[in-house]
Amino acid sequence: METFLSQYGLSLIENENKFRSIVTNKKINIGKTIIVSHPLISFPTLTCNKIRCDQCLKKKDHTLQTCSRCQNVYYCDRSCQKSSWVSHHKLLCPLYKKSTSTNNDEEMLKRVSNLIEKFLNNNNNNNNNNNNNENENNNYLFEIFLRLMTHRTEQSNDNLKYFEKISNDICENLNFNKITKDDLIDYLCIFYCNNFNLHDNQLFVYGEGTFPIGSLFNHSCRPNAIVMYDGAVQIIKCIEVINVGEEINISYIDVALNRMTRKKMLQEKYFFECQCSRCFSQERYSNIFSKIDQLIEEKDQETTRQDFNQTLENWVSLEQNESKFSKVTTLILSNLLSHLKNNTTDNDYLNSLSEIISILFQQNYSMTNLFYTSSLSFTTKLFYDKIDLQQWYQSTILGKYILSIYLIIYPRYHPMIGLHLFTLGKCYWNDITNGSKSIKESINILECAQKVLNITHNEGAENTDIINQIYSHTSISAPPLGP
Ligand SMILES: C[S@@+](CC[C@H](N)C(=O)[O-])C[C@H]1O[C@@H](n2cnc3c(N)ncnc32)[C@H](O)[C@@H]1O
Repeated sequence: METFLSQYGLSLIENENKFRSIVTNKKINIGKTIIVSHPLISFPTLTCNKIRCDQCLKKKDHTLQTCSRCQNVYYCDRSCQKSSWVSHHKLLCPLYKKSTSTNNDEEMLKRVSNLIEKFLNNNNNNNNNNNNNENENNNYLFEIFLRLMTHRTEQSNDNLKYFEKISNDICENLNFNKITKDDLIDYLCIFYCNNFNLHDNQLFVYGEGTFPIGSLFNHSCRPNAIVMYDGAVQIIKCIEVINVGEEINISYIDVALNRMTRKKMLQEKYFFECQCSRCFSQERYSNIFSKIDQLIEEKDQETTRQDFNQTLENWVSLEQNESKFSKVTTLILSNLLSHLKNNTTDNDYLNSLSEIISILFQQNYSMTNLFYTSSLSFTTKLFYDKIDLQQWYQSTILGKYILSIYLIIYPRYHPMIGLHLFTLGKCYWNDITNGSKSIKESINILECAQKVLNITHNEGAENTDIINQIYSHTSISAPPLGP
């Protein structure tokens, strides 16, 4: 494993609070791929299993072919079918003939346990027969998997009962020599706090996977890295400069959530109290990230939510420029948007962000509901309603407000920002009522989208496709941008 990680300039070090951490041995610049890794097992979700290959998880233009024996698993070509057969399908095919599994945990366990049984058997044989290079190449994945955190003693009784039931069912259907029912429960505990949902370039989930390498990365609510996918391949990318010796962090949950919700989710699913730079400070709200949390913390009830919804709808329909929405949007975008396009340093960006946060506090915006998660959800729904109704001008107003909130909550090179910019740029382009003004805005926004997506989406065929769309005329009839 050390050899694999060192190829990427990474080390795994012990960490008192987190068990282990991944740190970098070399400076990593924004947009660079940190590591590319394959899953032990991954498969498409039920809704995608006929449009994504069960083995490589890629979407194909042609119809997928089903396994001629069980008729229940779909592949893009012979080579994927063969790999799946060798890996696990040979053993599981008779089971799929009876019925396919609708339970992801059960499905993952069947596949992973079969592979581990083979790995343990091979290890035994290798010890007797000395070498087997092909197996050794993948052995590190199994070795890492078997050392991942289970948090078994912290799992709820309900979880443990559920894991026991699945393990019993599997033991009835599959025979193991090397692994026990107790091991199966451990594997389910590992899945619970280590597995990943695979998502497409629009962040829609299409599969689940066990990625032992990806599972070594710890969480931060202000991450310096993001996780992207190309089919079944996981790509971890740098979104903030990471210096030698610094830890690389991804986020396990949506960082737009408020502090209380993040805390609850991380505790319930991953069994830890987050002590990242955003959650943990000696004095609460003493640093810029914890101040952001103060802005988004929901302090009041249903009545203010209704009040927010009503004033937002009025603002959009009446175009009140003096409204607090307009003021906040203008303040944030006029100071932060240029940082997306220009190659300013992370420090320059954070300084500007810090100044904006101070102004928002001075002007008492911390006492309003403008930044609440519930307000953002409502605004996003209204934004997409306006798009559906082709009310482009109103969609641009709402889209700009959402962008300003995103720039406060997310790191500047986060996929949510790139994707939102792309949608907003298209709204401007479609807003012909505002003539050349909106075309100019559209080009400015699309250039920002291009910059962000080039950082977040520049690897993997499906991902680069979205960047190419910005250049093409296909979806927005826009002129090509940039060189
Ligand atoms: C996917 S694993 C990450 C790798 C893990 N540290 C290891 O050594 O195997 C997730 C677990 O790591 C720990 N962890 C991850 N991020 C953490 C953080 N920010 N603070 C404390 N513990 C963390 C928690 O125990 C969590 O359940």
